[in-house]
Amino acid sequence: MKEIIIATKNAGKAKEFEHIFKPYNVRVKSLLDFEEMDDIVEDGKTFEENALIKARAIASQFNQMVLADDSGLEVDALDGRPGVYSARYAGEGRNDEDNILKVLHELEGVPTDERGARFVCALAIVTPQGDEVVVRGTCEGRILTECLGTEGFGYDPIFYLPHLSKTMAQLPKSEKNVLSHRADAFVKLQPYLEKLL
Ligand SMILES: O=P(O)(O)OP(=O)(O)OP(=O)(O)OC[C@H]1O[C@@H](n2cnc3c(O)ncnc32)[C@H](O)[C@@H]1O
Ligand SMILES: [Mg+2]
Repeated sequence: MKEIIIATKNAGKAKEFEHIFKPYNVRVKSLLDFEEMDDIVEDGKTFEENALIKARAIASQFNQMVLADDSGLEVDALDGRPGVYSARYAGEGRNDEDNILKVLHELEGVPTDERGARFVCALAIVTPQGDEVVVRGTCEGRILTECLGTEGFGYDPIFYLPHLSKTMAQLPKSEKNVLSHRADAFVKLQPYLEKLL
């Protein structure tokens, strides 16, 4: 069976990719399956740059196809922040809850119709032969004033999908995985993936 390594230490992402790859006959591993992987410095200016940095770093250590995901939240009223800094918005070593509280604090007093936001996901594939592909997916929504729901991870509890009247954290993973930024990016990756697998 073919194997793909997802260059992530994020358990939420790893789980979503396991689900997304179900229709493929591929064994999916993440960096959580390997002990003591060094942290990769994500110093790109865009999601695409960071996804490629992560995919190349891991591809150089394993002789296997690698997929990396760099994602985050862009809030219109915050000029697109936290953007590529989404994982460390409240500071290095802080958690999802701290990041959420910082966004909510910065949006205090901002009316509903000005709370537009989107999730962005760049997916990069790097193969041992040196093939590289990178694509971007997005998902539009709005930032609530408090958390709702317990599914998903990261900023999901404050990310509201007006057409569903639910937050991303109120969706079962089967639903999130067809409409999320990650799902949108994955659809764009599929033609390449089918050639490479
Ligand atoms: O770099 P890796 O090891 O993949 O893991 P990470 O958590 O650091 O991932 P990123 O650098 O891509 O940062 C992504 C940030 O955006 C958040 N995020 C990404 N996808 C999300 C999703 O589907 N729902 C909610 N938040 C998400 C996530 O919680 C992080 O704070
Ligand atoms: Mg990261």
